[in-house]
Amino acid sequence: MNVIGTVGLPGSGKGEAANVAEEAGIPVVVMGDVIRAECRRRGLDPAEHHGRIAGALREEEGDDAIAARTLPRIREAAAESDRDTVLVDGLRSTVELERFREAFGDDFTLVAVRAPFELRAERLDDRGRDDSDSDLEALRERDAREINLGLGETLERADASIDNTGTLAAFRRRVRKILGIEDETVDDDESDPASADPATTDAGGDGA
Ligand SMILES: Nc1ncnc2c1ncn2[C@@H]1O[C@H](COP(=O)(O)OP(=O)(O)OP(=O)(O)O)[C@@H](O)[C@H]1O
Repeated sequence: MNVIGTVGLPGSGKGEAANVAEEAGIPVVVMGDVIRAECRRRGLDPAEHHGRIAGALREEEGDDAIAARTLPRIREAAAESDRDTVLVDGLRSTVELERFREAFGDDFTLVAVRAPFELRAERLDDRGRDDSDSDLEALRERDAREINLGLGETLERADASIDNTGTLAAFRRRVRKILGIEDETVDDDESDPASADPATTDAGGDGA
């Protein structure tokens, strides 16, 4: 089994990477679902209490609590699927990275998704999933909180990196390459120079 984890700041494109996997029939395990499930178990609204419960879980069960609770979900998803790959959306710290490395060894690959602040702000504004998506100050705070948790260091330790600074089609192509999905379709932006780069060789961008 190949387990591919993604790490990236808010709005970098992790959700889009997960969409690409899902469309190709690759199971996706979202780490945040563990927290949402725990909120519901405690009778709390995940939309309001997500951050607090994530913190509580780490305090009560250790810094690797969310990764530990994600492990059985990954194994279940793999068992139910006829695919050899599972995508795990949303690592946040090196402790989580180490937990996955310990569990899956060389079968675990961490992929960093990077885009600069302004581009993420613009895309989140367009996404407009909630009010904070359009709030620059809120994004700055979210970035700082994530980096504080260890996201910056986790990004640096990724095995591969995708700079999501081009078109969505180019990004999706890079994701497909990393996931080992055969590309039968020809996207409509062949002129995008970013699409010519091999997906795994563009590490080191300053998008974080
Ligand atoms: N290359 C791109 N071109 C245009 N839009 C993009 C591109 N990549 C992502 N987007 C859009 O930007 C928005 C943010 O991307 P996405 O939801 O995948 O980010 P995320 O990393 O999952 O963010 P969060 O952690 O906040 O959920 C989405 O609306 C997505 O469709």
